[in-house]
Amino acid sequence: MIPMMGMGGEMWSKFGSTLASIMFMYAMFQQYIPYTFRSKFEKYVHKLIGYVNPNIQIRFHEFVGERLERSQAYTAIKNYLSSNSSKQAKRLKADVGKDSTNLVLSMDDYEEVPDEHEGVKVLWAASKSSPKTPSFSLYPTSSGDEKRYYQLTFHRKNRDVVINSYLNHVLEKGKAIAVQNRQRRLYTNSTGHSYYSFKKSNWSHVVFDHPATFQTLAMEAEKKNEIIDDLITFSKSKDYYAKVGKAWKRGYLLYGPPGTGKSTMISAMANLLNYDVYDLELTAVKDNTELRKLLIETSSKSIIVIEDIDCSLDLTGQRKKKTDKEDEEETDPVRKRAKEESSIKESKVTLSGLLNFIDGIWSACGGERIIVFTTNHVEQLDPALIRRGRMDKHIELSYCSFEGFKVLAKNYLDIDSHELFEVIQELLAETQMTPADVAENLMLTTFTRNTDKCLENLIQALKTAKEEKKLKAEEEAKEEEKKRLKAEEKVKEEEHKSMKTEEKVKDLKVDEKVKEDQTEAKEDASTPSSN
Ligand SMILES: Nc1ncnc2c1ncn2[C@@H]1O[C@H](COP(=O)(O)OP(=O)(O)OP(=O)(O)O)[C@@H](O)[C@H]1O
Repeated sequence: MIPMMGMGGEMWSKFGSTLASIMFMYAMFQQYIPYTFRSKFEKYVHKLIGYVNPNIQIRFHEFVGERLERSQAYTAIKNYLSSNSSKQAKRLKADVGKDSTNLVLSMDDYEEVPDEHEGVKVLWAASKSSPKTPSFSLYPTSSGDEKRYYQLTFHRKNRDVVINSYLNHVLEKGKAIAVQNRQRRLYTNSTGHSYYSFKKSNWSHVVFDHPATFQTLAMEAEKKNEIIDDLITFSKSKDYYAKVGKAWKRGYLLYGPPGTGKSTMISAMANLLNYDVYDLELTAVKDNTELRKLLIETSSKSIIVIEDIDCSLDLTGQRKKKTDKEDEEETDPVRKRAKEESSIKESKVTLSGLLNFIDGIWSACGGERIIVFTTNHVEQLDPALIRRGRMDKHIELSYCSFEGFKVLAKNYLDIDSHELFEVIQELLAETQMTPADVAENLMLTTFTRNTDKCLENLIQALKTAKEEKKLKAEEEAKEEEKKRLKAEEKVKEEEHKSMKTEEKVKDLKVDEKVKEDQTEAKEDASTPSSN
């Protein structure tokens, strides 16, 4: 044991002294050899290694260009590697996701993670380089001088696969993860307008955090699935749009009475596709140029919404004011003032400006976009505005069906069936109640603490609505009857009038005939007989 230990000790001491000599020589080399010579030496050593090393390395630096902007490739790689890193790397860095509270994990400096693509194995390493000319400072050097990069190593025989396929795969996946991780935004165009003039309209945003999904949307399953399919197909059709030479955008027209879920559907769309929402208030846009500017500022993967399009524009291109009567009825002084103010502003956004907004050349810039118009009065819209090709899909949102009700019952009361469902089904078929009103009755409140009470309330509301509908129908029938009688009277009057006129004409004709006969008789009497 002792000689063995002695041998081991001797070996270790030799190894230690060799290591110390190498380190000493390297320190001397760093300290006394001039930088230019050192860098040349390093270059040749690298070249030499290159001849014998079968591997290829690619570096992706964190900051690139003269202005040292953050490299998009670096960020995409970081995102791509985050899931691999969290499973395989031993040392991780945690970062707060952009604009959000979630943590993004990435591998720490000098960590390595392997990856595989189409059977090709690669190795990623996170590294950093210090400045080449050491700066002497009394203070600790700031980490800002260090340049971080990812280094990809792979065998030279796999060059084609890595360069032509793997890198694209990494960048696309990384970008998709970034979209997934980002906090979505709801933009609105607000103006800092003064009393007499418009100022520039700019986008401002808040975090978009609406919980609506297609699952919670009260609508027939078939219709819902059709819309979901349409949206997903659109979002995956980059290559198709490029192939047919069309801008990657799609227009949706949502129409139906108030409270049928048009706004809710927009939120569900945004949540499904993970898009931002731009809520465009046309009445706050000064003119067509500003409209264009706002559009250019929107990002890709976004839904641009113009709600109540019929109230924003009329066919001559002028913004519509609500009726004067509505203005008169406004009693709230603040809102009245706001309305007066808006009527001072001259509208200059025109229908053609809006059409350009939808299909102008610049509307194709910057990736996929969905444009949504909503209206309560589809029949009032200019056909040019909503023709297919501009508004590709027209979706009617209507009164609550039984299928829609079942979705709401599941959402609000967490039930799939109940003995009162049958009555509700019958009543829904006989009435026109919006999903908003149905939902209102299904809300658990301090007054309606349990499921039975909620459903009973809904039945009561439906019965009232049915009664109102009946009364309305009766009134309408009466009104119709009145109109019919009036029309009949008018016809009779007309007939009477025309009969009288005919009689008069007849009398006149008779008079004329009598006169003619009398004149003839006179003439006959005055003419001497030839005999
Ligand atoms: N189809 C629906 N599915 C689920 N909830 C709905 C539906 N329709 C309406 N609601 C409920 O009613 C509320 C109002 O609906 P929403 O604002 O989406 O209607 P709208 O059609 O956009 O109305 P408006 O034309 O007045 O803007 C929503 O917050 C939601 O709770």
